[in-house]
Formats: sequence, structure tokens, C-alpha cells
Amino acid sequence: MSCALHLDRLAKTFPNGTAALGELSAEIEAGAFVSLLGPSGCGKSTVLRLIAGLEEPTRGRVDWPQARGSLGFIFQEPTLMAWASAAKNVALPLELAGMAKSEAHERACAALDKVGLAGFPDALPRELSGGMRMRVSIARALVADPDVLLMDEPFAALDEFTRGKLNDDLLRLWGERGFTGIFVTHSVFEAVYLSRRILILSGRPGRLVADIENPAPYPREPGYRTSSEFSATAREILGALEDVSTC
Ligand SMILES: Nc1ncnc2c1ncn2[C@@H]1O[C@H](COP(=O)(O)OP(=O)(O)OP(=O)(O)O)[C@@H](O)[C@H]1O
Repeated sequence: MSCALHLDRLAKTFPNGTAALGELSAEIEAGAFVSLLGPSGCGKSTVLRLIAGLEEPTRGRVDWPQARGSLGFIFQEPTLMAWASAAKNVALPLELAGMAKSEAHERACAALDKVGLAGFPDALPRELSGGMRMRVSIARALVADPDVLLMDEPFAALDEFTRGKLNDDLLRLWGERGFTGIFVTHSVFEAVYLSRRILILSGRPGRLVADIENPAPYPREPGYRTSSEFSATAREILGALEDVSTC
């Protein structure tokens, strides 16, 4: 598989002196699903912001060996416009890119359909549950068909049941679209369920301490969560995290 992006000795110290990210090098394959896991404050969100170009690295760089891919970003909060319908929220990135309103609306409705919200294009965010609002946020991130999807703990605020369903929907969309997924989470179990590869960072300033492959094939069914393969990968990650917390 070809390399989508290369994190080349990426480091970030903020102007106030906080060294958030020590030095991170990793090649991310095109079409991979990679999770970043590590203690709170170790620079995981900073890595996503550096990849998105929202922050400049202090040292190192983000290399795009092919062309720089188009990006989608899903944040922990759905960050929807409260006064606008679900369809209007999803259509916004297309309209900002210059697409005609009617076409943007049509595409937004198709994207809502894909995340199980076919009947809700006119609903306002306050009329939707937390899980449904996150689905709108996913539709908005995917509507322009990005090459790389950056996800910053998108399901952390949701209950276990909704989170599990959204994990399955996300994997289905990833299988259909083939984007490169980079996913920040605090949950070892979510990381195992979703990822082909898990990068574990040390405490601040974050450094790569383990790079774990998850060999379980896709599609992953809910039964995978209770399999011995799942437990084996989770154990490997928990071991690496234990080393992080004692170093
Ligand atoms: N703009 C900023 N200015 C100063 N310090 C910052 C800034 N953004 C983040 N930090 C600090 O950098 C460190 C890393 O932050 P970051 O949000 O990347 O960590 P994280 O691993 O995603 O944390 P969490 O898991 O708790 O969300 C933290 O100590 C944070 O306070």
C-alpha cells in the first residue's frame, strides 16, 4: 500500500512553553485506520491539528508523498450551527466551496441518508439526540468525500450502546469510501475494535512508545468484541500503556 502521509520527527512546543509533542515519526498508509492512544495531555489532538495545518510544528514536518489529500475533521463535540437544519449544517462545507445551494442540499441529504438520518434533513440540532447530532457531524465531514478523515475522540461523550453503533457505522463508511482514518481515543477497546494499527504515545511531551498492528480482518462484526483475538490485542495495548504510566 502507498504512504498517504509521513509524520517526520514532528514536535510541538506552544508559545507559553508547554512541550506538547516530543517527537513523532510514523508513516500512515493510504486507506489505513490508525488510532492514537495515550495519557491525557500527551499531544494526541495536537497531532491531528498539525496534520490539518491548524498548527505549525516547532520541528519536523508532515509530508504528503502523493498529493496533499483533502481532509475531513470530526471533533468531540458535534459543533453544529444551532439555528440551521441538519441538511443545512451538512451542506455548509459544499456551499463554502462554491457549490450551488440546490446541489449542495441534494448531496447533504444523500450524506444524511448514509448515516441513518434519511428522515431528518429539516430537524434542528436541539431536536436530535446526542448520537444523532454526532451522525450529522459525520455526514458533514464525509459529504465532500475527503481522502483523510481526522477524528478527535468523536464518541467520548456518548453512551456505550450508541458508541458501539457509531463504531459499526464508521467502519462501514470507511469500507465503502476507502478514506485514511486517523482516530484519537481514550478507549483501548474502541481502538482495538476500529483499528488496523494503534500508535501509543507516552505522557507529555508525547513520544511514540509502541506501534501495534491489529491483524483481525475486516469487516469486524460485533462478535469480534468478545473474541480471543480481540482480548489478545487489548492485552498487548494495556501492557504498553502500563509501561507508559510507570516511565
Ligand atoms: N494552544 C495551546 N497553547 C498552549 N498549550 C496548549 C495549547 N493546546 C494544547 N496545549 C497543551 O498541550 C498539551 C497537549 O494537548 P493535547 O490537547 O494535544 O493533548 P491530548 O493528548 O489530546 O489530551 P486529551 O487526551 O486530554 O484530550 C496539553 O498540556 C495542553 O494543555
